[in-house]
Amino acid sequence: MLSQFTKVCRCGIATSAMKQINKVTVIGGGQMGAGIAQVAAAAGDQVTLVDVNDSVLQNSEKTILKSLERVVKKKYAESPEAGSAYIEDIMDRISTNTDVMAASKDVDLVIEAIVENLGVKQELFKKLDGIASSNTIFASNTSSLPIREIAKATNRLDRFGGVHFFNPVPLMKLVEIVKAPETSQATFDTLTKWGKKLGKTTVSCQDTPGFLVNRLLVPYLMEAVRLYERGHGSKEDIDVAMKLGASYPMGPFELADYVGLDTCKFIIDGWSELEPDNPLFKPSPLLNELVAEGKLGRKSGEGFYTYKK
Ligand SMILES: CC(=O)CC(=O)SCCNC(=O)CCNC(=O)[C@H](O)C(C)(C)COP(=O)(O)OP(=O)(O)OC[C@H]1O[C@@H](n2cnc3c(N)ncnc32)[C@H](O)[C@@H]1OP(=O)(O)O
Ligand SMILES: NC(=O)C1=CN([C@@H]2O[C@H](COP(=O)(O)OP(=O)(O)OC[C@H]3O[C@@H](n4cnc5c(N)ncnc54)[C@H](O)[C@@H]3O)[C@@H](O)[C@H]2O)C=CC1
Repeated sequence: MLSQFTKVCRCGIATSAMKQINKVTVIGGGQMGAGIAQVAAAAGDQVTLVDVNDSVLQNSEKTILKSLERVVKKKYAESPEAGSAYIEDIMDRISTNTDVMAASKDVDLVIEAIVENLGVKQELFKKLDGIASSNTIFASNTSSLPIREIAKATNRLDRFGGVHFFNPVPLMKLVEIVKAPETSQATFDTLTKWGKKLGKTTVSCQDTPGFLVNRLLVPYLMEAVRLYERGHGSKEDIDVAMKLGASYPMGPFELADYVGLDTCKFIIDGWSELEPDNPLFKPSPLLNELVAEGKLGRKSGEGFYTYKK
């Protein structure tokens, strides 16, 4: 646990050196939270996955199991028994809970992957700050919100950072580690070390909109939607063009559906509020319409395209 790494400086205030993360609470059992829980447990961490109700968590467990079965099919092609043991071992390290307070009391790290809404994230962390151990590091997986703004809801700005995973978490090799102005070097180093322990390559980011990847990726996705809205190409052709002409694994409409159209809308709406005159951040009427109709992409069964449930 963290406490063994805590030093006391001459003034008597506990300061932190780099710590080892072994016990993690992941809040939000959606696409990202389930993936983060999976890779943390696969790296040996004890993980509690939290969501608002049990049916969501049952779904998260099914998603994790399905993903592990895909991993095992390759990794243990020659030895199905070892594959089953591998899955069992990882699943044993994951528990679920709908009580966020009970699940966050005594852990090394609480990482949040709930809805991309500043107020909701602040409310969550404000509550958690009151009950979590002072040694617990808080992190957000936000795609687009300033880490500092989320952290401001707490009294632990030094022990708060961004850890931004990519979808699908088990396959994507990158994690962005975000150092907000008050994030301590020890917190940043601890989070970086944790990202590496999970088998990811980490890059260091400042607390700027979209960090590195999304600052480039989201304007590209939105530009594809605008191209389509202007009638300058069908979405199918734009997707094929980017896959075959630029070697992207998915076209922009496939990728927006994969990320979630609600998340894309939250991101672009937030940025356009910050910089209303920036043409890259202009909201899209078509995206707004799809989200209003509940067409959120793959996760809801329909977005730009329709998916079999
Ligand atoms: C919004 C944000 O804040 C940030 C973001 O995340 S932006 C989004 C970033 N993500 C991307 O850009 C993803 C782009 N897409 C891709 O890289 C690929 O399409 C993909 C990796 C998702 C799927 O790959 P694919 O070749 O199209 O599909 P598929 O054949 O199903 O899968 C390829 C392999 O990965 C495995 N796989 C796919 N999804 C998996 C999962 N969730 N878990 C485990 N394994 C998985 C499959 O089993 C398959 O393995 P084999 O090759 O051994 O059969
Ligand atoms: N979808 C993507 O490609 C990526 C998303 N992100 C970020 O990760 C976060 C989550 O995104 P997704 O997993 O895609 O969303 P999702 O919609 O799949 O899952 C969000 C989950 O959070 C739960 N939730 C909402 N409020 C909650 C609360 N107060 N307490 C507990 N659970 C709560 C919901 O029930 C839902 O299960 C967002 O901040 C998003 O911007 C980051 C990287 C990639």
